[in-house]
Amino acid sequence: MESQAPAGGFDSNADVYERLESIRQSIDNIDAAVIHMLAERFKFTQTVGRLKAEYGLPPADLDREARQIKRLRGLAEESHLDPAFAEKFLNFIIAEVIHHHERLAADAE
Ligand SMILES: O=C(O)C(=O)C[C@]1(C(=O)O)C=C[C@@H](O)C=C1
Repeated sequence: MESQAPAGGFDSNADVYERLESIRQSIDNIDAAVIHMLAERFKFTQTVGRLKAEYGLPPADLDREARQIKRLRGLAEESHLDPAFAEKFLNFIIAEVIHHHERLAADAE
């Protein structure tokens, strides 16, 4: 890779790697937070899945999903995150949740 001197002056390779390492530590902290948040979310959705299985409710609730997507797209826009990405990410998580719900419903039969 070609090296480029920044506008403010010349940084040694060691400085650049130090900065990169520091930014990566923050990225690692955020990735850890995302995993912890997802684990908590799945704990709650498992509780929802058990409730749905017990009372014979359908695993998916498309009206609820439409409201969640609308809300998350709005939050993404406010945060300068691509709303299409936010929607894809939520759909990816919900698809996994629905698999879990279906398994719980099958076990309850
Ligand atoms: O709220 C529910 O009814 C859920 O089952 C949770 C959840 C979700 O993961 O947010 C998953 C599936 C539904 O289609 C809607 C939402």
